[in-house]
Amino acid sequence: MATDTRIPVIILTGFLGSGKTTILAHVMELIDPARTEIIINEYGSVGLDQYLIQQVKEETQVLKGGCVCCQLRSDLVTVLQQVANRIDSGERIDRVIIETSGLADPAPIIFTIYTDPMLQNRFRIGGVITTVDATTTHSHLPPHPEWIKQITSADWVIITKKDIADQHDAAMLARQISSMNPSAAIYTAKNGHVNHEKEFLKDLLSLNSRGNLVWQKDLTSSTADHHDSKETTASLSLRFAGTVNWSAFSVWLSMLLHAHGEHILRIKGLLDVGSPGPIVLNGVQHIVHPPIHLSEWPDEDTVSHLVIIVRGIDPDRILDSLHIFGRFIGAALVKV
Ligand SMILES: Nc1nc2c(ncn2[C@@H]2O[C@H](COP(=O)(O)OP(=O)(O)OP(=O)(O)O)[C@@H](O)[C@H]2O)c(=O)[nH]1
Repeated sequence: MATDTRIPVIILTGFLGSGKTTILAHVMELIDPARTEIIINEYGSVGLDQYLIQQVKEETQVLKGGCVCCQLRSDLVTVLQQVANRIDSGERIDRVIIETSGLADPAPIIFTIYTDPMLQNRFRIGGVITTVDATTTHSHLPPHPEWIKQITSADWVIITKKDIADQHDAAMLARQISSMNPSAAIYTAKNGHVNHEKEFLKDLLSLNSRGNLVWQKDLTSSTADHHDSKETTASLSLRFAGTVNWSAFSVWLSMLLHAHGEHILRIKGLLDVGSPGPIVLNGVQHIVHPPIHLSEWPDEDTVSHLVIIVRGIDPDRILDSLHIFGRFIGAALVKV
């Protein structure tokens, strides 16, 4: 039997804030980063995930301001074509990992790779990994449509944040996932580390994709825009000129989440609080993860930036509340 020499593309998906970047950073520590091409897709117009990956791999491709499964699909084709050209010029690339935005449907990405005349000869699907957050899942009933698509497309599901989740909820979630997608292998992660890590990596990097039947069936019907939630999703990208008063900002954030928590799907940002390095802020629905203080800024852009993704609420309401709080927060707000 002839060996398939096409480069495997692994799709890493999962709802907003479910832990994709965290898992990717750990996986990159365990595999050869130089031979792994990473493409990160961010829904917001400001990309932040690459800063976290930078510690394990300096060069990553970032596609921002939409999803690679619809608005940015042609950009994905261009980036993969460039990867193929680099391989033709002698560069050794063993695999591509695409971290999708949290609102992506993996099926159209698979469809693109298998139907684009150039890509189909150079790349194959190595599998779909879906991260599912054990701490927030029960809070979105009925579930977000993207969440269902991501789970049913998966070859591997990683239930994340088991270290801080209610264990009963996590066990119920595992049963729910198995009934939604019986062919997926289910792993869990604590503090961003996958359990049975060696087995997981061996499976992930094996030459053959696990070949999930659900996404193969979906390939024929995946060209339409997938954002079919009844409520509008919007992304706000903000910058603050000057130093942010962290205490006042935290009060504003707590009040915001208290009032509109279920509409705030994701908040992340780098904030200048007057120290040499920024604070990395990470909020997922009503939960704000412990902020991390970096010792220095990841690049020359040292202005605070914040991305807020909302569903079912007018983003101007958030802007209004920020303006009201502005004089306490200290820094001037600039909408990108
Ligand atoms: N305690 C705990 N926190 C986690 C775990 N995995 C991720 N987190 C935290 O959850 C937050 C979001 O994680 P990310 O890896 O940025 O999630 P993401 O899916 O890449 O987010 P988006 O790209 O915005 O969709 C961060 O504050 C992480 O530190 C875990 O297993 N345990």
